[in-house]
Amino acid sequence: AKFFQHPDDFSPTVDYDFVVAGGGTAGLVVATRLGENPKWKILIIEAGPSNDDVFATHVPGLSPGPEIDWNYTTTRQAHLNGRDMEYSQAKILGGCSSHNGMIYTRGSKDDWDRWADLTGNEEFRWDKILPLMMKGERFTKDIENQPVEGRFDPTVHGLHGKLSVTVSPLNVTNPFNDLLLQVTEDPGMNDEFPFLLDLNGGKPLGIGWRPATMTHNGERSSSATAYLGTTNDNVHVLLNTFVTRVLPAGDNKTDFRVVEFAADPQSPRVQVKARKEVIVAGGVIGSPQILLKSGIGKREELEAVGIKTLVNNPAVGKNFSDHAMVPAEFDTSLPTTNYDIDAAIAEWNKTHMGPASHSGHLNHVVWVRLPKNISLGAADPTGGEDSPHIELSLVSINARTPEMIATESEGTVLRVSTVNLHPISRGSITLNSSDPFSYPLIDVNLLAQDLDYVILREALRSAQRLFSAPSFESSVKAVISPPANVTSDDELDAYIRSKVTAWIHGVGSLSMSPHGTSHGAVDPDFRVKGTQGLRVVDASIIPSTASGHTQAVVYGLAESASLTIARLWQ
Ligand SMILES: Cc1cc2nc3c(=O)[nH]c(=O)nc-3n(C[C@H](O)[C@H](O)[C@H](O)COP(=O)(O)OP(=O)(O)OC[C@H]3O[C@@H](n4cnc5c(N)ncnc54)[C@H](O)[C@@H]3O)c2cc1C
Repeated sequence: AKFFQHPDDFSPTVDYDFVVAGGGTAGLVVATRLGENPKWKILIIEAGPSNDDVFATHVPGLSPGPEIDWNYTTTRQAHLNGRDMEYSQAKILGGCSSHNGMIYTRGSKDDWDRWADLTGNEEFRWDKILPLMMKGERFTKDIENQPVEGRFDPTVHGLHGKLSVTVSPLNVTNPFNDLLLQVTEDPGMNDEFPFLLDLNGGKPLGIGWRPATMTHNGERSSSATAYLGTTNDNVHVLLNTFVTRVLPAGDNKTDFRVVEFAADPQSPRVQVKARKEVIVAGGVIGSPQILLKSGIGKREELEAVGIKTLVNNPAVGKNFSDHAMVPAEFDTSLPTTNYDIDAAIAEWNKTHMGPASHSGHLNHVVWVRLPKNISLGAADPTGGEDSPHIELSLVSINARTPEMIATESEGTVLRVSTVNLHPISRGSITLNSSDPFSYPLIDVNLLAQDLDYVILREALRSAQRLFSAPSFESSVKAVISPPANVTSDDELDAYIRSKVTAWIHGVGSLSMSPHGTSHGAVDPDFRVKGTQGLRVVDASIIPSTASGHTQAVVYGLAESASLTIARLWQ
């Protein structure tokens, strides 16, 4: 690709066929795939800088910081005693794929089949999307060059695609990892915690090895490194540039083929026209923001902030949802997962090996479906019986901090995120100003529905069952939080309310719905309803959260969208 660092340096010598607003996870997949047609000229406009110069984006063990983040905060949450929370979103080439936790999970067959039903997009059926996800994937040996037998099912992975995916290395020595696998063979535990050979085969239930988007050379693989990095000079990237709006291209007020941008609020606004289409890929916050500021949204709400309505669509910015996460802590005698970060970086610099060369030191993911005897009091929120209600995400083992509730133990602390994978509460992205640079109001609206409490309560109870398994008898001694005396539904609910946060896997703010329906923002072909020349391709179009982490879902839908768009213009 050819890069421009700033709008002042941008002197286009070509007419662009496609302009992609947002060079994130999905945006770079679409731009790369469309750019495979050498006749098409693509321009990507990204608000953040290049990933190349940000060291932490390359090292799996490091977390890039606030300097490459939008650093959003949610509104005060109505059901969380008015508490607000941070809402991270990456502002860098590659988007969240350049800074995320790298876990690669595709969701379940049930999820994709349900999304096909809800959206009217038949390409989302599992049997169609799985081959596309495999096509995009370059599955490799782990960083120790060990064979992956027993940790992966090669039949559901692609070997020749772009995005490198590998599995946690064997030589991660914390004894926790072996104990967790032993649980799957403990008497009485197998129903809830069976061993799962591959987390990405479509039926994600049980304990399996964690896949990560990284190369076997110990480097992060992102849409920037794996996709954009393979493009030719027909793909141009304008960095450090904010898309302020999309605009009608001429007299037709619903033909949005013009993109307006600027470096910052003081700089002049510049426009570029796409010969074929504009593809908005600003992510679950950025994309509805761009549409709303362009006058595409609910008329009353736009007019209230002084924006002229060009397309009245009340669904824009609504239906936003995210996984709800509640932390749990256990008192354990196991060694910590901490390491000397300076020494680890020095080792990574020399060999790309050592503790900084992988993204976590607890090697597995745990997905649980609630037993049938648990009364949900509402319709099952999952897509079907082969999908989990909850994830128990194994975070770390750390030394105790002085503030921790005193117990007799001097042990370490096992931290687990207990997650409701299918919340039914819905929030919104709305505007409180017509200033294109002002942040939107982000209301994730956690715990608006009773069912979301039920699932989180059961998630905490499931974690307690897991760490009471015979295999953990001598190493996990007690719960720290929620404290052992917090057991009734009411007590657990109070704990949940005080601790819950969004897991930052947001979806749905520009939800896809079938042609001719008014409850969605985009049609099954990704076109913004009521417009021409304007599509959205990113996490915002997914109607509901996935049975797992979100990036593989976004890679899959972006591969699918690329084919749809290319076919229409071929
Ligand atoms: C901290 C964190 C950790 C995560 N960990 C994991 C994980 O381990 N596994 C997993 O599967 N998922 C994870 N996720 C979620 C996952 O990474 C995202 O759901 C997914 O990458 C979103 O892709 P996207 O294309 O929708 O948006 P993004 O990747 O966010 O891309 C949007 C891009 O658009 C740009 N943009 C936005 N507005 C504008 C504008 N007006 N002008 C120009 N550019 C703009 C942004 O800067 C960004 O680069 C994590 C997310 C976060 C925040």
